[in-house]
Amino acid sequence: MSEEIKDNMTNTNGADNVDVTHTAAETADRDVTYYTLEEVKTHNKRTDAWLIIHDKVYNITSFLAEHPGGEDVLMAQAGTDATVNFEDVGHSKDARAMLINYYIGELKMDDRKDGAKEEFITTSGDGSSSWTTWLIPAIVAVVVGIMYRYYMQERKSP
Ligand code: HEM
Repeated sequence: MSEEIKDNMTNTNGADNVDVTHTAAETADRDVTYYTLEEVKTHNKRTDAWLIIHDKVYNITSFLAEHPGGEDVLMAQAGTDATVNFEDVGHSKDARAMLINYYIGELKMDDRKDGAKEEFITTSGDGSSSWTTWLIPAIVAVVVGIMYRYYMQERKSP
């Protein structure tokens, strides 16, 4: 079964660049439940249908009959990661805003695609490993060294 982890959603920052508006703000006070891909896969029936969009898990059972695009297209995605298909349709802002109604939790970090994991790691770090942190001081050191040598040569020459 899924495990419950209490936190304030900071660990979802990696996905915040996508246009799914309920990510941090509206879900901040909720206790976050993490689901494995294996568990989501088992919810693939008309009476019990879940899907994943941008690493978030939705229980769409009650929405199947209401979906303007039809029940069958949704059922074809039940139990899977529907991110690509959801985006391919070019859903409106209104459609995206509806997602919050069916949100039940997050896909476990281990089951996310590599890109999302990497982004999570990068954005949650403090950036101290960035190459700019050592390259700029190194360039300054080289320039100062050259200027010092030039200055000493000038002093020695008659
Ligand atoms: C919970 C998730 C979803 C919600 C809330 C949702 C909502 C909507 C809404 C409101 C529309 C009307 C058009 C719009 O406003 O964009 C729509 C259309 C549509 N949706 Fe979804 N949708 C969801 C998931 C999906 C998925 C996973 C697919 C998979 C392919 C899909 C396929 C379609 C199609 C084909 C249309 C018709 C587009 C058209 O007629 O131009 N939807 N959906």
